Amino acid sequence: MMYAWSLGRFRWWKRPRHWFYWMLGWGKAMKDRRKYGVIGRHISHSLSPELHGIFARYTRPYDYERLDLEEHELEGVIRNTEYSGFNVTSPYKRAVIPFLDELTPEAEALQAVNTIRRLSNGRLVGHNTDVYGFEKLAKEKRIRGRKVLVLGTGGASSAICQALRNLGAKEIIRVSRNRRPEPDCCTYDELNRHPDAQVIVNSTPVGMYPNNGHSPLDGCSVKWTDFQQLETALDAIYNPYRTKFLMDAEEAGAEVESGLAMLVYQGLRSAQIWGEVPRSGKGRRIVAEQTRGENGRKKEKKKRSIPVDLGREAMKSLLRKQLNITVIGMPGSGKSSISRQVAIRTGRTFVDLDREINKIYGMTSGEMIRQYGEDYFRERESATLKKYCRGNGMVISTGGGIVVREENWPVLRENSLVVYLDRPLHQLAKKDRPMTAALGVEELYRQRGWKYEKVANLVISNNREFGLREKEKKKANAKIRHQNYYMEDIRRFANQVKRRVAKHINESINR
Ligand SMILES: Nc1ncnc2c1ncn2[C@@H]1O[C@H](COP(=O)(O)OP(=O)(O)OP(=O)(O)O)[C@@H](O)[C@H]1O
Ligand SMILES: O=C(O)C1=C[C@@H](O)[C@@H](O)[C@H](O)C1
Ligand SMILES: [Mg+2]
Repeated sequence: MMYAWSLGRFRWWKRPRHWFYWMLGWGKAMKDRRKYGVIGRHISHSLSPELHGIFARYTRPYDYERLDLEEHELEGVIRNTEYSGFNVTSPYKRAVIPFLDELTPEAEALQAVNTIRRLSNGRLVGHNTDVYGFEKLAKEKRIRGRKVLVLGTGGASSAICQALRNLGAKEIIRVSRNRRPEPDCCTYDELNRHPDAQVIVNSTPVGMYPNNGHSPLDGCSVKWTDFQQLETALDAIYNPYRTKFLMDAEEAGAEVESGLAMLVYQGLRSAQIWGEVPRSGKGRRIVAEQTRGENGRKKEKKKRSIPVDLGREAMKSLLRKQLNITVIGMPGSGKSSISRQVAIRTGRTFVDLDREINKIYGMTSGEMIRQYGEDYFRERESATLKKYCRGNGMVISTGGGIVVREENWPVLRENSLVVYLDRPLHQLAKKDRPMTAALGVEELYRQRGWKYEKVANLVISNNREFGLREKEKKKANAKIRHQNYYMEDIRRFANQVKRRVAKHINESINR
């Protein structure tokens, strides 16, 4: 109604000239909107499109695509003038060089390009922003004067070694699968010669989505505990957020950091090179947002400045998007019902592992346990967990026994913020829960309680009774009202969970 009124006042049918200019402006805006892409092979793991989507929210809009290419397609895409620039990832950081007109001194020295800019005269310039990205990741870690092992000898490795030199590393040893002539290289079998390493960096793709759950040190004769002076382990992989490599290092007492910061800061520097994001310091662009005025009629312009550390803001946003929210807790503690509401409130996909098992194997968890025994069920439960937890940005409700097998713990944690829904034992739902029936709720908690606490990143108490309004119960239509209140309470609780999760993620980046 209001809309019709404002259009009526504008009398658009009497203003063809406005139409013409509006179309012209719209056309120009579309024409000016530049397009970029990330070039690589098998890059379903890449979060670059999401990352640049976040930058574009703060600056003027630009498009960004994932370009999964075969080697013979490289030249055609790079020469396509529709694209104003590219990011380049594995395995093409060296392969793109012959198609470029110029390299920056850094890219030339490393013989690796991860950013391409098309100048207005059509010339293609190759840059390397990975060095900057890794420097940002490792800046607050103790690198100066340390002995560092870098696993892998590919394109990412050379940028990482350069960054480590810039940060003052005392000695850098590169570790490769095959013997290499360079004196600063060794093979995985020769790692026992370097028990004094203080920092270990993974620059290989081993353990990257969708091949989660592997580490480049798997099957190696040397163990994490053999590195007696180990302080820090860093990974260039960011998907999953916590790789097996990092979780093993953490278990051995090292301080660890995922590759997310490297992705974000190399991407930020690329966007600055393309001119989409202003360089830090002076001249920050103020972004004008068109918003509807409070009365709904008047349009007003709200100004939003680009945050001082856009990289940090982007990391928070990306992590909120990337991580799954995986809910664990005792049988009947409300995992399924509450997780579903959290998924609705956060616009995420909801997965109930018990329901998925039911769909795949054609019987409920309870029926499977009763018919074939607990072990048979746990095998299938672990396989289903692995399948879903490697994805991104879902809400996953698990079965109460998911923590029983320790092999599930790293799977739960690798790409999820694990929330333990803690409900007092006397309030747990007990109907149709075979394990509760067999052992009794106290014994079950004695066996599992500490495991939930160990695996969880965040504990949230579900100790209220949803829907209970004592006064209302006395009234005639109490049942309907109770139902309404139940939904109201559960939605409110889901909102609380959503806020706690966002706060936890922000704090983990700010620390
Ligand atoms: N705070 C609460 N107040 C009232 N009822 C609740 C509350 N939390 C959960 N419930 C109820 O408890 C019952 C069990 O919940 P749900 O099935 O979501 O648990 P679960 O943890 O997924 O169980 P399982 O481990 O068997 O999958 C549901 O009927 C749910 O509505
Ligand atoms: O995963 C990605 O999208 C990327 C990873 C790194 O190789 C970066 O160097 C590249 O620019 C983008
Ligand atoms: Mg459930």
